Amino acid sequence: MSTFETRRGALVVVVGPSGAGKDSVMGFAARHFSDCADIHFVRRVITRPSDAGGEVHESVSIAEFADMEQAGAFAVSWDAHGLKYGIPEDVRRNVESGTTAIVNGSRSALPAFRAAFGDIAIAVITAEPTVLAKRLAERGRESEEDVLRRLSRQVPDVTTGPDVTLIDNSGRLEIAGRHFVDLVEHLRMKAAHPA
Ligand SMILES: Nc1ncnc2c1ncn2[C@@H]1O[C@H](COP(=O)(O)OP(=O)(O)O)[C@@H](O)[C@H]1O
Ligand SMILES: O=P(O)(O)OC[C@H]1O[C@H](OP(=O)(O)OP(=O)(O)O)[C@H](O)[C@@H]1O
Repeated sequence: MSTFETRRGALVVVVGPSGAGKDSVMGFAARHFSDCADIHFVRRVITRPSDAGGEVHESVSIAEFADMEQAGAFAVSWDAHGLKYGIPEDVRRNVESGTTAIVNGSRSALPAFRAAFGDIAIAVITAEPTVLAKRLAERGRESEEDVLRRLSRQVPDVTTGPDVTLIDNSGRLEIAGRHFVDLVEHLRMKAAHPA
């Protein structure tokens, strides 16, 4: 490999039902990797108010989102829960130049992630159904009606496949968080030392 070539990094797409702890597990890992310049936690563009609580995102109006989409600002975008979500296009360049990027994705949008990024790693965060309902009620970001809609959302089963890692977050956050950190460290090493 010449001095001017860089190795491709990796894209880790975190998915799972509402309330499973995607943002919390990613937050745990972001604290763990806070000193690592080659690991990037992606800030999504969402048509959700910035003061809604939870995930830190770039909040835009529906019209702004449409303009950005039209201008090719997103590597991947999708609709869910009456909202629009976008992954900035520069994530693709960063992964191509060696970054390990971590995004909160969508089970339905996985084919679009594969089309945009090629090889990806999928982390499926899960939790027992009763735990999901309790956590969403306690999180308090959505109305009770919206929480029920989220819990009954029908999505493709993505829990198997060679690129899938299942992480159970029914217990303490530190357990699932550590599992996710180990996965990211493994992918980062693999990207740096391909077979
Ligand atoms: N292991 C855990 N134990 C207790 N509460 C948790 C755990 N993981 C997440 N939570 C809480 O559950 C709620 C939903 O978590 P969140 O990370 O927002 O899930 P998601 O992003 O998958 O919807 C939040 O209030 C969060 O603080
Ligand atoms: O196709 P699905 O896998 O069901 O995912 C649909 C959307 O739900 C989640 O959004 P959001 O973070 O707004 O909600 P959550 O925190 O309640 O999961 C997830 O990040 C996706 O954007």
